[in-house]
Amino acid sequence: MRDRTCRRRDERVVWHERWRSQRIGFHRDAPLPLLTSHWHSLGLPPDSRVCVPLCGKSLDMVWLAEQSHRVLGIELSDLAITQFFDERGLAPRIHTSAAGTHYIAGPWELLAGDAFAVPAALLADCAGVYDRAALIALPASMRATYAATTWSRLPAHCRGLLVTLEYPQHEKAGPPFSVGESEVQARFVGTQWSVALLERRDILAHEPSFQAEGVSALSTAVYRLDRAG
Ligand SMILES: C[S@@+](CC[C@H](N)C(=O)[O-])C[C@H]1O[C@@H](n2cnc3c(N)ncnc32)[C@H](O)[C@@H]1O
Repeated sequence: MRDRTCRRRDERVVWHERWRSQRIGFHRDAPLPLLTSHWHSLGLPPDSRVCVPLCGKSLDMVWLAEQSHRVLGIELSDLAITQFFDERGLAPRIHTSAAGTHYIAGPWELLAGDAFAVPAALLADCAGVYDRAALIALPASMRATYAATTWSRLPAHCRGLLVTLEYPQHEKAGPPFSVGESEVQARFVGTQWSVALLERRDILAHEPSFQAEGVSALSTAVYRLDRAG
């Protein structure tokens, strides 16, 4: 238990340091095509709230707001959140709670805090969830904790998309980590989520950094997850 707590603390230090030095190669300057092509199949009502765990300053949150959603992002780094609002020319209202510091402007509420510790009450009105580069950002032991905490606290009938990467893990050290379909099933089925693979794409040709590290195969997959009532 102590080892696991220390590991989580170490991981948090690494992410803060990455934001401080702007080593944020995971950040994309456009919404993810797998999001824009599959989101509407979830059939969520326009004004519904969508949880984006480990959100960084992702432009996917801008796209979700453009679809008339309210967005609850959860992110360790205040710096990431400040950059998100600065880049939109917004001055968020700020307050603190036991969960962390809340930054709120327009359709976005971004919580600077630990997603693993987010209380169920804060997630209670989230009808949707979107995970890109969150599950796969975590080492295996933390992925189990993430599924058993953040995802388990989302309410009944919540539904969303989970985007993963798959590659031979021995060819490269994560993050991002390879998470195959059997692991997705193992993490979520049995914790009241049903899982359906929507699409898998070969993306090696578009990822020169993986090629440069000698990775021989790389796919991305998108799953629909539905929480039982
Ligand atoms: C790989 S990045 C992905 C960010 C975003 N999802 C995207 O697609 O650009 C992972 C993010 O998770 C944040 N993070 C890591 N552990 C976290 C935790 N326990 N709670 C909240 N955020 C966390 C990091 O600071 C980092 O911004």
